[in-house]
Order: sequence, then C-alpha cells, then structure tokens
Amino acid sequence: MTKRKVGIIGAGAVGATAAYSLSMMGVCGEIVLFDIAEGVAKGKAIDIGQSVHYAPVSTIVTAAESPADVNDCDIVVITAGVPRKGDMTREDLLMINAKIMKSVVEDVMKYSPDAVIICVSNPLDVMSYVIHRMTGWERNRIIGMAGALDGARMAYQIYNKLGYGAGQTGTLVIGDHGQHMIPLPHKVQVGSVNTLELLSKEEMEEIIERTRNGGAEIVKHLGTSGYYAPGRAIAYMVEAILNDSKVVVASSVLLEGEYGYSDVSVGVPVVLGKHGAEKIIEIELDDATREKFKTSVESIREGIDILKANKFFD
Ligand SMILES: NC(=O)c1ccc[n+]([C@@H]2O[C@H](COP(=O)([O-])OP(=O)(O)OC[C@H]3O[C@@H](n4cnc5c(N)ncnc54)[C@H](O)[C@@H]3O)[C@@H](O)[C@H]2O)c1
Ligand SMILES: O=C(O)C[C@H](O)C(=O)O
Repeated sequence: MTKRKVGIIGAGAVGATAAYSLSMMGVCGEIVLFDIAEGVAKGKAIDIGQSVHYAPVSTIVTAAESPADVNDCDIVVITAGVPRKGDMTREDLLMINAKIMKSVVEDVMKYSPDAVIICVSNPLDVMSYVIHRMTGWERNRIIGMAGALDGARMAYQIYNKLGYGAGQTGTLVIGDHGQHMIPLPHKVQVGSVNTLELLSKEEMEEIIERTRNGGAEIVKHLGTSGYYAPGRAIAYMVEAILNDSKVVVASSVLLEGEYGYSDVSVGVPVVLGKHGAEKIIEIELDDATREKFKTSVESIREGIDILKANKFFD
C-alpha cells in the first residue's frame, strides 16, 4: 500500500476521535473528514491538524467539501449516523441509519471504489450487511468494528477485578454487537494465564454482563454513546490493515458457510491485513455457545428482515 489515505465519513464524536487517534499514531499519510453538518468536518480537521504538531510523525488532516473529495482512499471509515440516547437500543437506530448508510455508500462506491470499508454506525452488524448488499464487493473489504471494542471492554472489566495484567489481557467477544453478544470467558488469558484460574464463576459472570452492557452504561452516564474507546479501536484496525500486520481481531463480516451460517454479517475472529478481513477463523464452539451464536444471528436477521419488509433491498 503506497498512499495510505483514510477517509472518515461522519466527523462526529467517534469519527473525530478515530481521526485524532490515527493522527497521534502517525500511521497514515492523509486523513480526510466529511460530515453532512456544515462546518463540522472543517472545524475538526483544523483542530486535529494543529494537534499533529505534537505527534511523532506528521499526518495531513483535511476536510472534504463534498463526498467527491473522499476519493481514492485506501480505507473508508463510516461513522455517519445517529447515536442512541436515553433508553434507546442500538436497534432503534435501524431505519434512520440505514437511510444515511445508503447515501454514504453510494458515494464511497463512486469515489473510493478500491477501498476497504470499516463500518461503525449502529446497529453495527445490520449496517455492515447493508454495505455488502449495496456494494456487492468482495466480503473481505467490508468490516464491521465491534469485537475490537467489546474485547477492550471485557479486558477493562477484568483489570478492574484483578488489579493487575493491564495490556496483557487477551479477550474474545463474538456474535452481534448488541444484547446477545458473546464474551467468551474460557478464551481469556492474562499474561498467558487462563482467567478461569484467577476469577470465580460469579466474578466472570459479572464481567460478562458488564461487557454486554458496556455501551449502555456509558449512554446512561453521558447521555450519548461512547467515543474514546470506539475511536481508538477503529484506529487499531486501520493500523492493522495499512501495516498488513495480520492481527486477529473479532469483527463483523459476511459469513458464507462459516459457523454454519450464510448471508449474514456477524462478529467472529478474523485476520486483518492489507486486503481487509483476509481470513475468518473458525473456532470450536461448545453446544451452549453455539446456541448463543444462533440467538445472536437471529437477532441480526430480525433487523435485516425489517429492512427487506421496507423494500430497502432490491
Ligand atoms: N460499532 C461500534 O462499536 C460503535 C461505537 C460507538 C458508536 N457507534 C455508532 O457510530 C455512529 C456515530 O456515533 P457518534 O457518537 O460519532 O455520533 P455523532 O452524532 O457524534 O456523529 C455522527 C455524525 O454523522 C454525521 N452524518 C449524519 N449523516 C451523514 C451523512 N449522510 N454524511 C456524512 N455525515 C453524516 C452527523 O452530522 C454527525 O456529525 C452511531 O450510529 C453510533 O451508534 C458504533
Ligand atoms: O452503545 C452504543 O450505542 C454505541 C456503541 O455501539 C458502543 O458499544 O459504545
């Protein structure tokens, strides 16, 4: 990859935080922000661009005047959409964000036809599926960001319980990025020690519950959804793709028979490299987890079916 240009569509809380995080890491040559709200992309591009003075490596941060300026990107991150508030679920955002997604994706197809897309808008798995249906692109080029965030949340909960092992905790959260997400306790290790040896069953159950409600917990305190951890998780994925680093990160990708499902986007472990989600890793699921995965897939399909009933797809 030579140009290392990243487009971010939706320069709100998450999009701007991802841009800031990326520019502090210095992993891309250029970041271009676009937002439908006048002045937002411009103001944030100037502000982030000025912060680059203190970054280890320079990044050019610009604002697109129109979607046409988000052109020839290696990666396009889609954070355009409405965040939830109050008691809303992510699913409550379905129709409004699907409409936004439609117009955004048409532009991405036109102006950055070779990009890898990282979808962020909620409900995440359904929006990732919408992008597949609209673009018809190879599935490795459309990746939903969820497991990177949910895994970080699980690691945070574990650290809060243990009080040690920060940065040494490997977690895995699969399934939907919603109420049926599946944090996998038996896969968690702190410095290569399985946490089942470190935490009681009750403690792990609490960790799972708090991970599952991690997004809602922030909405409760903040009145809108979180953006620092999401922004950093996006930057981590962008870096992995640009650097072709082949790290394993749970992400929402289109299944074509893996885990027994097809024609649905859902969170599973994937290898991230220069071609996007280059490989889906199929891990062995025990009977109980397979049942949870089924519930998770069904909940995503409910959203897809609502869009179909509303003639959203051809
Ligand atoms: N996948 C995840 O883990 C995750 C994490 C956090 C947030 N989210 C989701 O990301 C989305 C953005 O969240 P946020 O907190 O940044 O919201 P926000 O309101 O701060 O920002 C969204 C931005 O999108 C812009 N926008 C709307 N329609 C647009 C269009 N057609 N073209 C360009 N820009 C457009 C808005 O003007 C706004 O600035 C929400 O749907 C939220 O639920 C997902
Ligand atoms: O919780 C939300 O609505 C936003 C995002 O999906 C999150 O998990 O933080």
